Amino acid sequence: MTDAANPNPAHADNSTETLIREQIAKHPVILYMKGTPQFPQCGFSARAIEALSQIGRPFAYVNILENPDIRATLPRIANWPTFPQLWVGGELIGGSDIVLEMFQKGELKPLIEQNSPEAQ
Ligand SMILES: N[C@@H](CCC(=O)N[C@@H](CS)C(=O)NCC(=O)O)C(=O)O
Repeated sequence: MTDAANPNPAHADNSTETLIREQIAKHPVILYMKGTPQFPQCGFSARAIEALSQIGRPFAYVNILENPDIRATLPRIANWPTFPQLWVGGELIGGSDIVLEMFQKGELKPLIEQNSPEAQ
């Protein structure tokens, strides 16, 4: 049976995986989150944004609420089931709990500073 709205699901999924891998390769610090940094739509995403904002370096984000294919595909390729997901230097750091723990231990700031250039 073929879904007429999605005639080649395997290809569609592969395209999304390619898109995600491009985003992660292009942006040294990228947060997959619910909502936007200005308007997070989940407490977990809000807490991750709070930590990143205090560090003050530029970062990219993807609002997974507006990208359902990424929401469906990223957990599989990341082997991480939930959002937010912070990726730094092409590697998954973790979700809100890990981001906050690293921030409180003083480990997140140097990691972000090593990977994200100064704001222009
Ligand atoms: N302990 C997790 C909590 C995150 C979490 O539970 N996120 C949920 C609710 S926002 C989620 O992403 N569920 C899957 C989904 O909504 O696609 C963390 O540290 O990030």
